[in-house]
Amino acid sequence: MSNLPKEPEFEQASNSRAAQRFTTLAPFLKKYPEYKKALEVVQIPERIIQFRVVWEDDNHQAQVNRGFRVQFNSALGPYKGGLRLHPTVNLSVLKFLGFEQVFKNALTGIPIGGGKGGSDFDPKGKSDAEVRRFVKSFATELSRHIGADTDVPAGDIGFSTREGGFLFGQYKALKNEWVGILTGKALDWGGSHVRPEATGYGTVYYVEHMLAHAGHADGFKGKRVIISGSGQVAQFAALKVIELGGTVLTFSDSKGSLIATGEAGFTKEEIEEIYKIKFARKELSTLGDKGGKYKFHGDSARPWTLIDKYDVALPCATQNEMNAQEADFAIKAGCVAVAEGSNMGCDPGAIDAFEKSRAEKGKKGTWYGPGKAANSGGVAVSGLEMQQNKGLTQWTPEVVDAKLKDIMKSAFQQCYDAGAEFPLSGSKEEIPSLLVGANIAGFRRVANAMKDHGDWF
Ligand SMILES: NC(=O)C1=CN([C@@H]2O[C@H](COP(=O)(O)OP(=O)(O)OC[C@H]3O[C@@H](n4cnc5c(N)ncnc54)[C@H](O)[C@@H]3O)[C@@H](O)[C@H]2O)C=CC1
Ligand SMILES: O=C(O)CCC(=O)C(=O)O
Repeated sequence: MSNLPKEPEFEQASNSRAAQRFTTLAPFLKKYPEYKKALEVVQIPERIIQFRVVWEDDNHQAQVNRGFRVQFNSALGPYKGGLRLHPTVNLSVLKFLGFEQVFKNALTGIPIGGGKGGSDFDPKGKSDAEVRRFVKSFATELSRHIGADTDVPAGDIGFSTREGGFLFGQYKALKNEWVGILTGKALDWGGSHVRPEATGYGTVYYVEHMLAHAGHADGFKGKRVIISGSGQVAQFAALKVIELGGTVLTFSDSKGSLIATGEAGFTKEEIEEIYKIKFARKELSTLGDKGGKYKFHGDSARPWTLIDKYDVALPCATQNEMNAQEADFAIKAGCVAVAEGSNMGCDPGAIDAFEKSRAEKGKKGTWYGPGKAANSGGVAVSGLEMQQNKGLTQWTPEVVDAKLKDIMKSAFQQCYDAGAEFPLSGSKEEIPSLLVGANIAGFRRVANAMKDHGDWF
């Protein structure tokens, strides 16, 4: 019996207590039982920093929030992972995100460890000045714990280049040094080309490999694609889908889903409008229905069951945004591939439904691409940004995009190959599960480095 407080999101990600879900690493641990000790050790973060953030609102009143940084694992390199600003942020959420980040970062092949941080501060409805004052106060404490070779944060929900600028400026003022302590910086002050695009683009590149293995050599051409979310990841995934010949039929936010009523789907220009709305911290519904071209489904409706026939589903908003019923609907709608742009976008019931469909129907089942591999393009380009900062250089967009494509290909191949070593139980064909593969490939690399460092024996 554990004496720890309940941490539902972290328990879901680590499977530490939900023994019945402890399935993905089980065949690997059966073959290599010595790694059981590594699994026990790796589940405990190396360090958790928790702090108070006091800031002044526009009415000159003091406001207070909680700030966090979970420095989960530094076996492969400095802690690396985003900062989330959202009222739902708590230690369980950040531990789950940090845990996933450790293995995701391992799959990129770049020497970076894993961490995550943020605050329960809600940027919605705040003025620019309030956000600036909050971030500067947050950065004042965080600056003691980060550094270019120690811990390098980036953005996540509610934290973009704009917020990063305030954090970077405060760090620079306090430490009197200009170093790469943050990624996702603007191009003029040390950022990398393709970093804002990288998570969305990378997810789509990953899905191209899934589609090719599922027998769709034409990739996204003519594919109907459902996307949730309307932030950075969703927008750039959508733009890449359109560029590759697919049609984007939906976006969403916490208030509901916006559906394109015609066959043409959203255009690039309309995605630009969505960018402006979200940058102004407004809701998606303010886009309007464009004379009947769109229909907004309110009451927090999610997009997965609002369209009868589609080929690809990309959860790009937040965790647990697709459940078993929605997954069954997607399978019946003919969905070939589901890939998580968001972290832990599918809940355990949804994953079971997809994996079962693969085990039963083989190649023709619905392929599931786990976030720790499918959305690893963002942190991968962050790693490339760190490399550019160290070399005082900036590569062209073409160079960065080519590297991103290679990294996503390698991430897919690692998942496929490790999955093939331990095929889905009950499958007629030898079907590699990308989830099993991602977990094994990421875990093995981190565990081996930890063993070298004497962290387990
Ligand atoms: N930004 C990055 O480079 C990376 C982000 N991710 C993940 O992608 C997801 C989206 O992140 P970003 O696009 O960067 O953030 P963002 O802040 O730009 O966008 C988040 C979107 O999710 C929506 N959203 C938030 N809570 C929601 C809810 N409960 N229901 C429906 N929609 C909701 C928001 O309205 C917004 O459209 C997150 O899960 C994040 O952890 C993963 C890898 C890297
Ligand atoms: O770019 C980074 O460092 C982190 C991106 C991130 O937060 C994620 O992969 O979930």
